[in-house]
Amino acid sequence: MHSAPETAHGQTLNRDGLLHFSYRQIRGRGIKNDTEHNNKLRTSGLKRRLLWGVFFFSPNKIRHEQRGVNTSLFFFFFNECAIPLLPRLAANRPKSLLVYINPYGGKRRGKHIFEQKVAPLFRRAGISTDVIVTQRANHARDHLKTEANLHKYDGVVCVGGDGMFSEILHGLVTRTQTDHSVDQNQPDAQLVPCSLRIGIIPAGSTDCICFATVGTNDPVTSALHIVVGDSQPMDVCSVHHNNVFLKYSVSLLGYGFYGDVLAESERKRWLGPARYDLSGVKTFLSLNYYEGTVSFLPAEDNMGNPRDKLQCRSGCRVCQHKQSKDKLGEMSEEKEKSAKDGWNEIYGKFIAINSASMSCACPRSPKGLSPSAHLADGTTDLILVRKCSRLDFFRHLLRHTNKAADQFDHSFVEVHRVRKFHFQPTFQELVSPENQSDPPGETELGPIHPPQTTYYSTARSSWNCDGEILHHAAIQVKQNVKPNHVLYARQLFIHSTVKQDSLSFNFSHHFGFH
Ligand SMILES: Nc1ncnc2c1ncn2[C@@H]1O[C@H](COP(=O)(O)OP(=O)(O)OP(=O)(O)O)[C@@H](O)[C@H]1O
Repeated sequence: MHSAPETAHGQTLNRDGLLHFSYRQIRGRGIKNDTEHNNKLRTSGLKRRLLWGVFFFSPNKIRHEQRGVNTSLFFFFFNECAIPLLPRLAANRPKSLLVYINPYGGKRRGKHIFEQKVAPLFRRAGISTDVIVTQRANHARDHLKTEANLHKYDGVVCVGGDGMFSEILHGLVTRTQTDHSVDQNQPDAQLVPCSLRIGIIPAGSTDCICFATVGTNDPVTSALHIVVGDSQPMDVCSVHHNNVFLKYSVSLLGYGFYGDVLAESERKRWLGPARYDLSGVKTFLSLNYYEGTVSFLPAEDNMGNPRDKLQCRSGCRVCQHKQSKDKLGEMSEEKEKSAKDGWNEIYGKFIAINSASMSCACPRSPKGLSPSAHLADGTTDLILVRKCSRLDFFRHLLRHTNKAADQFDHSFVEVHRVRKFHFQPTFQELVSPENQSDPPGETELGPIHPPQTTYYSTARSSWNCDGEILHHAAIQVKQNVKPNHVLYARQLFIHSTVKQDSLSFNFSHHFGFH
């Protein structure tokens, strides 16, 4: 029988002349006691195979798996390509991870997803894990804040949805600031970037953060990004109310429509993911508007525009530009001070006030709320939807599902790329006697508002902060100058319509970010 010719390193060439690697060769099992030979194999061409294995087979091939096609081909390539890993990647790939599983997120399949799809990959890649299945809401956040021995780990993995991710983000960011004596209540405080990366294994209802950063909601794809140590820096917004820190946000801050949908959906949590559809319809039918003043500090011109066609993806030029600026220290305090004069103020009746720090894409809205928002440029896209007819608002919402249409192209919608913004509802919140002495807190950062009157509002919404409700309507939001935490993720924009030239799988970019 004709046998395939062998190369100098013992690989065989198949009929097409392409290199063919057998499982036995790569693992070195068929070549007993020949470590020199195995070392040669590891250093020759493995980089190419890894690129193939990770990027060619994810996420497109993984979608086949969801349709029930056998996954053996995928695992074959994982074995062949990702193990053994390249020396260059070895420095960045994690060896030890702390995993939090929310057993109640989404369809309550978090534990199953981790055990069946993710743990076997981690085992094969030689990654050790400490797994904590949460017992209550905020369990992961509190554990990270106080107890977790973070020195033991290379990263934290969140198995759950956006709410669970937000818990972990808060735990990690708060812990880092406490360790570095940074006062989070100071709106002007410079946050210290976290030293650990966060990996997201999607197991929630919407999994918007995972979709917007990786390009698909698939646990195996996310696990692979974690295994190879791929990373993506992200902006973190700080949200304050009168000099009191409320929350961090990395995706959507929405007052009005999206706040109301969330509040309604929380009351229907027993319905599972379907609660969002039902609450959306109900909120749309009752369509409220809210009066108030939005003031904002626009981003510099070179930060791009929310309406340009440039999408943020691997190697994004706008984000890179921003980071190199930070590294050079060009965003000096003087510039910040002079920027204070550039505040704009808009008073109006709004159906929705949204701030998108990333595209906020999800399977239902593949473009997201702000298709060209950037992941790590230190800005957020402020979208103001003024009072309009139900039909007009419906048209606007419909455009989120349509890839071609520009959802900002309506007379009642305006969008600004900003560094900071404040919202002051026209009807003030009731201020309790003990809070009356609170300093106003606005003078440092922006325009001074008239003295606050204290009476209840009849038309008052709440903020949807990355899927969590904020009960204060008046807030001050600041995008932090440095990208604040790093995800185990890389954008693989599969639904992109713009030129492919920036879709470079550049492994060195973002590595060694810290
Ligand atoms: N053991 C637990 N019991 C109850 N709630 C929990 C537990 N662990 C975490 N939580 C809370 O559950 C909430 C929702 O979790 P998660 O985000 O994972 O799912 P989801 O809301 O269905 O998905 P998404 O946020 O993507 O829509 C989070 O706010 C989290 O704080």
